[in-house]
Amino acid sequence: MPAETAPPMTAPLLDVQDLCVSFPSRGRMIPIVEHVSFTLGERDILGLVGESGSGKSVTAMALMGLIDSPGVQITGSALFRGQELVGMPQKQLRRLRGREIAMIFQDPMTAFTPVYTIGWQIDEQIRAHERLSRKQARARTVELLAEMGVPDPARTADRYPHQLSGGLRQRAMIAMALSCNPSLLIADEPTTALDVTVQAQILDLIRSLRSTYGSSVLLITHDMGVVAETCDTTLVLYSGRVAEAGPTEALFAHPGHPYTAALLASIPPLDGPRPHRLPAIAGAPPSPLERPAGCAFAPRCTYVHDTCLPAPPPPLVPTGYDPLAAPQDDATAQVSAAAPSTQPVQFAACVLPAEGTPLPPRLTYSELSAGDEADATGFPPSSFAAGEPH
Ligand SMILES: Nc1ncnc2c1ncn2[C@@H]1O[C@H](COP(=O)(O)OP(=O)(O)OP(=O)(O)O)[C@@H](O)[C@H]1O
Repeated sequence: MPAETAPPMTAPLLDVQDLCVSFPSRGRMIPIVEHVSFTLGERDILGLVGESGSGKSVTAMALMGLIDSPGVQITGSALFRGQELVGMPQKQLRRLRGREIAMIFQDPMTAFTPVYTIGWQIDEQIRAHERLSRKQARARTVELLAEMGVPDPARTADRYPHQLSGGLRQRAMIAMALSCNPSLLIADEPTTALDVTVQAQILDLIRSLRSTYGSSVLLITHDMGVVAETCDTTLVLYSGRVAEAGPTEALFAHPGHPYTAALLASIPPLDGPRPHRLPAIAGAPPSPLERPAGCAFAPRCTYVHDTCLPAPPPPLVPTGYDPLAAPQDDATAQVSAAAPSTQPVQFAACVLPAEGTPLPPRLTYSELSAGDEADATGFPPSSFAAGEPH
């Protein structure tokens, strides 16, 4: 069901400000996600990228109201089309989920029940939100599967989840998520378990959703390559905090945070000779229990200096950056005529020194306030220590 061309919007679809999520542990609250802010425009694809444990899924689950751990504390604001999601009663959230906001996961088996055919499950999802007969719902299911590129959709609908390949199951899950035409699709590592060819097909499919369904996508991934191919805007999370955010093209061309630069350095080059070893970031992120007061990346950072330590630096949000003017694909160009920014983005803090500029003096490990998990022998000679390609 292709979406009609929507009128230009003046407000973002999702406006997240100062989102914090803490879990209780041993008598105190442990901050897992701290002061995360971002906006997602209509038909925009935003990549939430970061290492394992950086808080990507907790951020998404908090937005969806799906964290049911006892004692969890969620503060801040998340306005979805003007409706506050933080603190919204579950009954109201349930109504939004599946109708306006849908989520897909790395493992489609978590979305499907193994004992029913995928067609039956998608039919039921459609019928939960629309007054349709079984026959009408099945016709819609088959149409959706076909739109998701599932071959022989009528027959595939009669199959059980375990009878489909991983790629087909992923397509079926996306079909189920889109069955109610959600405005926002949250995709949590949707391609991690797939081989590269199928991964590319699923990313193509996700990219096409905004033109065919008018959906915006919050794409969670640890893979900068996936972000580069798919997302208009990128938000880099490190240890539960925003390290850097901005239009993908500008952020890749001019990373402002040493962590972003290090992540980019670890992507294998697309052309030219492949290096024997790719740079890897030495050390590990701090445990949420021992997060330093200052920049959490400081113990692993080549450019660390004294101003990084006393308090967290402000997240790198580009000044003057308008998320609604993010570059979009051809189909949405008619909605937003904004041209992609080719200008380097100016960040508020922690800008990598320009080429040729002397680096600030680097501190030794013993001068840092935390970093138990970093190399105890001292700060590594270079935080981009050599590692095996991955
Ligand atoms: N219910 C919970 N109670 C306590 N801690 C939790 C809970 N859920 C997640 N965490 C912690 O929050 C941190 C971030 O987890 P999260 O799943 O968001 O990471 P992630 O960035 O999505 O990583 P991955 O890519 O591995 O999924 C982890 O340290 C995790 O142990």
